[in-house]
Amino acid sequence: MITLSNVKKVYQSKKNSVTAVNNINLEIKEGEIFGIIGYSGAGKSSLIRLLNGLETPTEGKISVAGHDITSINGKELRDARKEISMIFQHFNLLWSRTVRENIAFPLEISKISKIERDKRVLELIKLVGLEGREDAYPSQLSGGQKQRVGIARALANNPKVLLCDEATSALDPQTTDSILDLLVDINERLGLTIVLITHEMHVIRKICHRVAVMEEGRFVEQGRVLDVFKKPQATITKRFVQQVTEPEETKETIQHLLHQYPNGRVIQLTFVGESAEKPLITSLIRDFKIDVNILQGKISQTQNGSYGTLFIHIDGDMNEVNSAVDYIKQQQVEVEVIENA
Ligand SMILES: Nc1ncnc2c1ncn2[C@@H]1O[C@H](COP(=O)(O)OP(=O)(O)OP(=O)(O)O)[C@@H](O)[C@H]1O
Repeated sequence: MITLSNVKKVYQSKKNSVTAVNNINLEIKEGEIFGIIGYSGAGKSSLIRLLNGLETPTEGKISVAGHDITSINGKELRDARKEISMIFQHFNLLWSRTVRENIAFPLEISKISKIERDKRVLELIKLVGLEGREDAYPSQLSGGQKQRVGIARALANNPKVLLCDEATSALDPQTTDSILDLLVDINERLGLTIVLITHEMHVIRKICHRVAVMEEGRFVEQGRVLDVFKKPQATITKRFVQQVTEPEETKETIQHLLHQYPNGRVIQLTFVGESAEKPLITSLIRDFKIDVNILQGKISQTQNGSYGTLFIHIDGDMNEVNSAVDYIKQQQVEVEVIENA
């Protein structure tokens, strides 16, 4: 659905040049939700603007929904853009138009008849859950409702690709989750391909199938979300993964717990995919003569399966403790002994 080959974007000014996107290769399949994460200045906005032809690459080729974005212009590019829609952090709504009129706007531009327009607008209002708010103005809506209008408007012309530019960054956590749920719903119902850029790993964890991590214009890592969570390679990726798995205070808490449990072993278990659902702790207690205390843990859900960490304290005869650790290691669970007593 989307292919980028050796794409580079250099902004040239009289004084200097900035390479915002540097040799990016990417393939996104139809129906995928693909996330690009990076800190401010990594080049994410430049990359997403290249995807809908708002910027032209300095080098390389870009194909989106069967259109060679790099070689078309004029009417051909305008037609291609109907299939590549976008939603924004600050919604970009027309403030003097009602919800209904905002959603109808792209249909008017496409010269769709009034009867057809009204029918389509109704469908879209239902799809994004804005029934009853048709005649409200953007200023009368909450942030989440504004983004729902943005999404409905973006879907008006039945696009094949939806680009999301920090679409939830201006929203509170609960509203963020409801918008992310809506995007998954749309992806599943319409088979829409979604590309999103964000600086929040929570967004990636919750809805993306695959992710690319961007730093200084390059992709430093890409893969299935669960695989990236399991074994983040680059330092920046490890930092992003920690945003959602290990709260800042975890390490402090564990240090504190080590003092509280001077005997036995404190162990960090990392569960991925199916292993997260297995009743490991039950087996440990049942099959070994040991005491098991659960100290702290968190299991999160990604689109490819669950992921989590659990800190446990095992105490008892050291031979038995060691056998238990060996047993855990055979269970497709990553094991790290935090401290030997
Ligand atoms: N139109 C432009 N002209 C010159 N330099 C630009 C332009 N747009 C972006 N840049 C530069 O390109 C680099 C990447 O910026 P970009 O906005 O793509 O990153 P980003 O990851 O989206 O960050 P942010 O989330 O802060 O927008 C930055 O150094 C930025 O200053």
